[in-house]
Amino acid sequence: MAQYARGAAAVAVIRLRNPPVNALSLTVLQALEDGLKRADADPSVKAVTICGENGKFSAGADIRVFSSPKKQGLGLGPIISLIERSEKPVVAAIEGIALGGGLEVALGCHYRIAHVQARMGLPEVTIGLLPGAEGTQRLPRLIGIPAALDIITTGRHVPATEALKLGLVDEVVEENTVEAAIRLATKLIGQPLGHRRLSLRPVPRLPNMEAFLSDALMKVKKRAQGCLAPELCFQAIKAATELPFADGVRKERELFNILLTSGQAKALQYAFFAERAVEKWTTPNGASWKSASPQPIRKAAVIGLGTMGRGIVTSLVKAKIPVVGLEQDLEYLNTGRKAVMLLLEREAMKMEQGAQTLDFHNPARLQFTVDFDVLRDVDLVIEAVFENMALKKEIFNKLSRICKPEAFLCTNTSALNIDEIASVTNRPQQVIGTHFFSPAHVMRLLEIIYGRHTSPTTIATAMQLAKVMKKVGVVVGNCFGFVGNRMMFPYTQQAVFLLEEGSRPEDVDRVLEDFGFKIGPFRMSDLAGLDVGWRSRKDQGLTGPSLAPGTPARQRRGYRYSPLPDLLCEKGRFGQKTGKGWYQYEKAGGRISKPDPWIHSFLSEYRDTHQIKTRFIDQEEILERCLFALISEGFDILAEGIASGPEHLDVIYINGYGWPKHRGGPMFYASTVGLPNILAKLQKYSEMHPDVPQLRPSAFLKKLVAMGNPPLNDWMSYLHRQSNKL
Ligand SMILES: CC(C)(COP(=O)(O)OP(=O)(O)OC[C@H]1O[C@@H](n2cnc3c(N)ncnc32)[C@H](O)[C@@H]1OP(=O)(O)O)[C@@H](O)C(=O)NCCC(=O)NCCSC(=O)CC(=O)CCCCCCCCCCCCC(=O)O
Ligand SMILES: NC(=O)C1=CN([C@@H]2O[C@H](COP(=O)(O)OP(=O)(O)OC[C@H]3O[C@@H](n4cnc5c(N)ncnc54)[C@H](O)[C@@H]3O)[C@@H](O)[C@H]2O)C=CC1
Repeated sequence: MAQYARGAAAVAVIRLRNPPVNALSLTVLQALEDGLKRADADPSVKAVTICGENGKFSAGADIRVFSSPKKQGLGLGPIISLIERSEKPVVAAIEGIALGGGLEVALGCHYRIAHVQARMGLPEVTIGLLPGAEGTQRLPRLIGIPAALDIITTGRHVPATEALKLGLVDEVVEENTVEAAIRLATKLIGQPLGHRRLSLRPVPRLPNMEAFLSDALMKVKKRAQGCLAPELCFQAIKAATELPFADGVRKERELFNILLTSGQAKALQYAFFAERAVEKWTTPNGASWKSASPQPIRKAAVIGLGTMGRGIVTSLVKAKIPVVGLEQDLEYLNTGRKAVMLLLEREAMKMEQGAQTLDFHNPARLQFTVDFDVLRDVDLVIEAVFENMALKKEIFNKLSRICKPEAFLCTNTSALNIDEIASVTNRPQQVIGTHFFSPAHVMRLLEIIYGRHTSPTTIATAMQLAKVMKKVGVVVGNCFGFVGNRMMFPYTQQAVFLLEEGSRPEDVDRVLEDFGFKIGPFRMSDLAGLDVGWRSRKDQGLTGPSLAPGTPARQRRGYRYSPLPDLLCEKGRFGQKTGKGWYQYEKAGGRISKPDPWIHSFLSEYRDTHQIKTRFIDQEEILERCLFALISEGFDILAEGIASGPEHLDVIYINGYGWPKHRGGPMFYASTVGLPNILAKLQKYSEMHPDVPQLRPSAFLKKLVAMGNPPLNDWMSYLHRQSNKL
């Protein structure tokens, strides 16, 4: 609702009220409209202030309304016109946040005052929409095309101080914003308002508008990677440069409706709520976010300052948690320290642009050592040494003796058994997996893996750590590869099998990049280093000296195996780091991949050697085999209780594996393709490749199809239901 009151003798105050973020539901909008009409009708009211309850203006339209049948009634645009047309001055008092429809309401007001800590933005693009309440037409008239394009096509939040410089707000205050707005409203009584009505203003012209717009469109398209909303936001803003206000609004509405029904908006809105849903973690034995409290982390340590450790240290420093970095010897320590300092300097430079500072030269905040004794007083340790169980156990055993009894011990292992690591400690209840993604200071995902003995407090503490590091923590159970890497395995396995059968690395990558992945599986493998998987396969006895003599080249444990990645490693082709992998690069450490004729002839020789008939593989087969195998593994993970819902898998894939957000994550995507279709295709491919168990459809997928293909929200409720049709 919205509360109507008197702020001063002649000023009415309309307070938007819908906790926690004053989202503009149909009820709030109705109350806002009623309040405006009441103020207009009351001759003793000479001015109006609009503000929000609890120090927040508004987070915009209630996102849930977009997928509800009641959306037809969400007529925000006409209410904003009503505000703008008012003959009595209307002042917006912006505290906390004014986002989306919230900012559009403020743009309809004649004046805007913001608290210095407020943030403003039009983030509709991030949920697959555009500012559909005339925001694409008013904002360019207020702050010009370049700034409006930036804000609307990125959806970024603009701090109050920047908003003032842009002219988005008229004043920034440190005091009580509502009182300041009421004072301003009182002063404005009787003054002319015509020039303050944005719909009546022209869009400021640029000398080179056409060239500017065509350049901007190219940039927007490149960033969008298949997501529709940024380009349609652009089209709406372009309309503001070409059409009178009313026609621009019509164009905005037309484009908004295209987005609303595109499917991408649904996927992005699902992703928004999925990210919030995973914060409310539970485990199969009944532990949950509701009853567990996190412990404070006042000081942390990171062991191993390699690829991952240096990023983790950087994230901790950015989160203002004092940290000790530990390495195995002075040489490694120096290399690690330099790498950390370089990352921190870059981060500090970025933060300075947003008027923030990063203090990392103070030894009380960041310390480097080779001495485990320094870790006596830390509250939490994150181990990031080589992926080797014996080494990890040695470290955890040492930590268990040195660290104080309350300290939490975390491992960054990408696949190893958390219980086995915990077994060598005197506190298995305080051992947990914290799986960061590379580069750890950039990637948002933190997969949090509880073991058999991990306590709810430990899980809550790891989740809290994710939050302060501005990461998305997702709690999952313990199994080889956990959720992310376990689902990744069948995906990359199919990609390599496709090479054996006739594809080239660039064909497979192109199909998956066109689907929306930031990077295809072979470019990804070159970036991460082929040697990483090679080492793991050697440890598992799948290749290398421990492989039993006489093992067939393309078979392991009775199933199909491709030695292609091993053969590349044996030739020293580790990817970008050696300048050659699945692609060729300009030099060792180079970043620009080029298809490699050597790989093409190597693949044809390989097929000849193994008598594989090269065949043409179309895009559909590439996409289906890679994605459906990954999805089927996801259903197995759900059935085993490793993750408590499909949202968990989707949040992991979007934030850790470059899955295109506008497709909602693999499980959401599966629901849009239709489970019966996925099942039928997996059955077909599995019949064609009976020696590939990863193509056999998951029993849970089969069950859901037999149960009539229920919607994604209901899947978990079918886990233990009996099905007669199976
Ligand atoms: C606001 C935040 C920055 C806060 O962050 P934080 O403090 O970290 O808290 P959170 O955990 O994120 O959030 C707390 C809690 O609030 C819920 N929530 C947040 N925002 C919203 C929201 N906008 N709607 C609903 N719920 C919200 C969140 O889920 C949490 O709850 P929980 O899930 O239970 O834990 C951050 O939350 C944030 O960034 N929020 C999103 C802000 C945003 O994206 N705003 C834009 C919204 S879209 C919008 O405003 C659209 C418009 O302007 C267009 C209006 C036009 C309408 C006209 C068209 C109507 C359609 C009719 C079609 C007719 C067709 C025809 O005519 O033919
Ligand atoms: N590289 C990646 O993309 C990812 C790796 N991981 C996991 O993170 C862990 C670390 O991986 P990377 O950083 O890639 O390895 P890395 O090889 O780059 O770094 C490991 C570091 O640990 C140090 N180290 C080894 N023994 C030590 C000891 N006894 N005491 C102190 N330091 C010691 C090494 O000197 C080295 O600097 C592994 O478990 C890996 O599986 C997890 C996610 C992604």
